[in-house]
Amino acid sequence: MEATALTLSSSSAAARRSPAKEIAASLRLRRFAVHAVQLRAAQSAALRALSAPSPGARKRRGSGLVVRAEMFGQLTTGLESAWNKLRGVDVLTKENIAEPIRDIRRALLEADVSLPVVRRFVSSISEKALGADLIRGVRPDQQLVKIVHDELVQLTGGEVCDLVFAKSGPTVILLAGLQGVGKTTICAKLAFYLKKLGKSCLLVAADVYRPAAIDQLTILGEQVGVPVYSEGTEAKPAQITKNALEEAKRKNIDAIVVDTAGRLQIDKSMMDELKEVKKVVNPTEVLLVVDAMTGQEAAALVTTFNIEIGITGAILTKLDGDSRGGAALSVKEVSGKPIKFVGHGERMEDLELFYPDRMAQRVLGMGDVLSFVEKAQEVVRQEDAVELQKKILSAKFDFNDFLKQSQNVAKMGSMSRVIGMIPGMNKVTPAQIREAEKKLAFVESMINAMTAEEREKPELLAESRERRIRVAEESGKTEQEVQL
Ligand SMILES: Nc1nc2c(ncn2[C@@H]2O[C@H](COP(=O)(O)OP(=O)(O)OP(=O)(O)O)[C@@H](O)[C@H]2O)c(=O)[nH]1
Repeated sequence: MEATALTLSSSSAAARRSPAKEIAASLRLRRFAVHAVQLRAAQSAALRALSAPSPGARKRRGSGLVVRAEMFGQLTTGLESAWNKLRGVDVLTKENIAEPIRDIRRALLEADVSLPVVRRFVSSISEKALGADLIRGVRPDQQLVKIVHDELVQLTGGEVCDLVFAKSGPTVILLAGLQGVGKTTICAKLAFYLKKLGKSCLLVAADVYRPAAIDQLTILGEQVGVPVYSEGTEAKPAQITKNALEEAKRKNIDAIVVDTAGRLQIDKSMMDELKEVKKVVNPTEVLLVVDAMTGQEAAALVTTFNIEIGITGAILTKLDGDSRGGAALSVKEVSGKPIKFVGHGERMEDLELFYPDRMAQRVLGMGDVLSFVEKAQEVVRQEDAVELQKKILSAKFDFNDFLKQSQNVAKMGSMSRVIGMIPGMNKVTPAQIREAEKKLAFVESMINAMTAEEREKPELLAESRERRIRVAEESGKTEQEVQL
């Protein structure tokens, strides 16, 4: 934004009196108006970008390989066809949302989201799309994107759900799950995660049926630099875990992570064994490890385990594979239990907390543009924009309008953040942004020192030296800086 000293006259009335300096001052205020319009145009460009296909989506269409590699890729593409059907539509109506809603429904079912979840989801977004709480100033297709985004976040639990730690003594994290879902790998990944939090940890080899599982845990433990407690294959899992907990207490270890045996499918002996371990060590967390590739089946498993043994959450593994997203979207809604972590690769660092909002953004493929729209929605009112445009065109843009516009922009965050969110504005240097912020604050402080009348009629300051001196004094500036 270009620098200027305070510009105190704008109207055609000022121009009619026609001293050369008043005309110059009028031109400077117009320049502010132009800046406001340019900023508005940049906002609109970002809003338009919302419904343009994301680079990721373009890539997906161009390459079958990328489709397979990118989680949620198919779902994202399916949803895009819903937004595209609303292009050129002025308002969302029962009639014009019917087809996009069908697309959304189909995309979710193809992603293997469970049918009752899809039904509830679709009914909720239809209701919201037609509801009164739509925010004006954003196009109908963009409104639908926002509604779907918010609903996805809701569906997957709303908030990130971190590990809970015991108030005293070692935290016990008991892992359960079917065979081959990635339990042993998750044990080591959790140990790695805990280490990063600065917590000491002990891994417990309680899968006594598969000797290779103990070896695997020992190797992974070495890899992450965490000790492994094992009693071989002869002892009972509940006894091993109890002894491991005693050892952790003796050594002041913060947490133990217990690897248990999996089965090909749910069976009574597995459940009994888990119940026994649970009874003996009273774990802080009982986490069910599920394979994301099993889609909605994962959600059903979480429900069953929760009913049978009582769990605190789920860990989804193999999200780097050809998962279609059904598990991630169904688990919380079906079972009532949150997804706490997701595993997305075989390396120890491929484990992260599950963030519903990040996942929703990833599904929609909209990234920062979506957050920009959210911010813009908060502050930009369509009527204000039209009103502003009219004022500028009729040369009645006064200091109140200027202040309102700059405050609207300020509500969206620091100028560097706002500029960073606008596509194509990345060439503005931090020094230029700092300079613009300084100059804006400079002008605002002078406007704040004006009376309501002076703000509306800048020519009053043009006519009166006393007024200029007062504004200069009250805003801590010199008369020179306030000069016309
Ligand atoms: N691509 C990918 N592979 C994974 C992930 N997590 C685990 N694996 C792999 O899945 C396979 C099975 O993992 P394990 O940790 O042995 O599974 P488990 O549940 O302990 O298996 P059982 O001990 O037989 O019950 C291994 O080859 C892991 O490397 C993941 O997030 N992504």
